[in-house]
Amino acid sequence: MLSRSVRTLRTGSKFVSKASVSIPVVASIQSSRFGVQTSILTRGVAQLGHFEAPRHITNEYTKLFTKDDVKDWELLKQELENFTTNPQTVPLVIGGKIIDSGRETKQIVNPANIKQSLGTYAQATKEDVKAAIESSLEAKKIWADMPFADRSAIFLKASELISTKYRHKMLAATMLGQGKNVFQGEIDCIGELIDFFRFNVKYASDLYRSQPPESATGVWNRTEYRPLEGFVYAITPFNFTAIAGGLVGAPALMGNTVVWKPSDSAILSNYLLLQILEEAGLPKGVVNFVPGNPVEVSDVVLNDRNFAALHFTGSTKVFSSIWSTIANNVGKGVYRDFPRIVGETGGKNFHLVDKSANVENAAYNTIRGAFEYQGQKCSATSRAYVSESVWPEFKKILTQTVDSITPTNCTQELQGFMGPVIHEASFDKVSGAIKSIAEDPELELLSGGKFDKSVGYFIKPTVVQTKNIEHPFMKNEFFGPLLTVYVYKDAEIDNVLEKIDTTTGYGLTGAVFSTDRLSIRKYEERLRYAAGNFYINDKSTGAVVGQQAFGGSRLSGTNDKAGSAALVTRFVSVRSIKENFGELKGHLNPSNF
Ligand SMILES: NC(=O)c1ccc[n+]([C@@H]2O[C@H](COP(=O)([O-])OP(=O)(O)OC[C@H]3O[C@@H](n4cnc5c(N)ncnc54)[C@H](O)[C@@H]3O)[C@@H](O)[C@H]2O)c1
Ligand SMILES: N[C@@H](CCC=O)C(=O)O
Repeated sequence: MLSRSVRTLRTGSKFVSKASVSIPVVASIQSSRFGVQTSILTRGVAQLGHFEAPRHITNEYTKLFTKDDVKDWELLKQELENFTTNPQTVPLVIGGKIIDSGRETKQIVNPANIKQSLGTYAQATKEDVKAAIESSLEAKKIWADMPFADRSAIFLKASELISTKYRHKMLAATMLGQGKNVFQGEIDCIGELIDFFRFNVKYASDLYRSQPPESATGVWNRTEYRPLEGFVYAITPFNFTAIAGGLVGAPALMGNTVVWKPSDSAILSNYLLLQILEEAGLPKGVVNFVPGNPVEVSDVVLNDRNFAALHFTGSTKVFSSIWSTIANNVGKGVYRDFPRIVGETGGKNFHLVDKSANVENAAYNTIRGAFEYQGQKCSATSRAYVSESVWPEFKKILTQTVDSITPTNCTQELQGFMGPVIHEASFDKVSGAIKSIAEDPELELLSGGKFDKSVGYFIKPTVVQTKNIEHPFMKNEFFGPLLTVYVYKDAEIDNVLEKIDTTTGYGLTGAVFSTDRLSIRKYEERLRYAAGNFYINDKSTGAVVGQQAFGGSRLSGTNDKAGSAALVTRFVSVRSIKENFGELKGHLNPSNF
């Protein structure tokens, strides 16, 4: 009976396409009670088809910027020039309203050239944050009721805009504001950002299609994927424009509205991203942009009854402190719901290179894993365990190559391999660790060790060897271009596996390099919980949306896997609906004869 067409007539109710059911809906007629803001929907929302995500969703291509890509280099140079000659005034954006005066401002700094100001950005006051929450709640009234196809179309349109019209501008903003080279920019603010937007549409579409497998005769069971009640708070890191897009975009796609506190060190690209989303049709108030003092902004948000979820990426320390504030507030009955907490945090990611490894492959992957992105990837390789049998050859490639790398301003020396670290605090942390090497008898500097912040926050890629497998350098995240190596005796491999697993509290990424299948099997088993992303004969970095869902457990976060179907489920609250077409004629059951 359920294969028959169904005609629904619902007067006075909102029709919300939060879930597509597998039964063809011939007609849905309804009126709605939306207020002024929702006037576009006052004639009701018909569901006249079962819309699937476009079939062609696949990874965005990467422009390689080879020396033959003359036109792309030209366009990029123009955009870099535009930003450097036209300092930006980045406002707060609350309910679609631009607030760019009467607020304290801060400078947007180019980490490769700290005397160059790229503009200023406004700092939200507590009142602004309250207004952002109110706007989110107001916008939710239309956004949550907007059909999935329309919400999706906005993110697909934004993807297209980033891929074409804004590609070079987005690259320039990310390179200047976050110290990246063009290739790092392509992977981040173009490829991964677009992939998050497009693949989330596919994942959401698949989720909505997921309906109860059974309905008893005369009954229709349905599953509705409701947005969370209240608003979502997105706190985003500096190091990936894509991550900011994912943290804001995933909850919004699922019908939630968002208060977004961007990182102070990614303002240029993050504001451009918001502008692109608006151009793509994002209604006012769906995302409210409130840069500001993180503690003050969070204090207002986390004490609001309507706070429904945290979507965070950043350091373990900050995440832990926010978690404990939320837990405390749950205890005090501050919230309507138990807030969802989704957070991806730090890593201390390993490479294991065994005696059977292809040494050249292992060494070059280690260099890329440790020093691309200036080591400022949560997945960056920062500890390596290398067999004594292959160490001489491995060390030669590693040190000779690393010696040849000089970090540079990649917005001027456009072909540069490495840029600066992000800010003075990061520079001081990493350079402080490097300074300590000379006084530590358990450490030996093999390469690099130089740093200079007179022009930009430049740190030479640095390799240090330790004799202590549990040295703090094998344990703590520095989030910079610093790799520590421990050389092990082949007979010691079981102990090495044990130490890889237990030395640090993190569990984000790791890689093993071996050509021996039995050994690979053993590593995979023994290191099951040491990494949420485990690589075999590949570097510990570079997960691709739709290919390797990303995230780790232990101190590395909630492992909800950005870039996967699992993530979107965290921003919905499922409602089960049972409709009975039968009618009772009495209260007795057959056994009551
Ligand atoms: N696991 C992942 O997927 C992933 C990805 C990228 C970065 N990271 C991690 O992020 C860190 C680097 O990024 P970062 O320097 O931007 O991290 P961070 O923790 O310093 O800052 C992250 C965000 O939190 C905000 N913040 C800082 N203190 C706060 C507080 N007390 N309350 C509320 N918000 C606060 C910041 O302003 C920023 O927006 C590294 O630890 C890295 O491993 C993890
Ligand atoms: N997803 C990226 C990490 C981004 C975090 O900083 C990778 O796998 O390298």
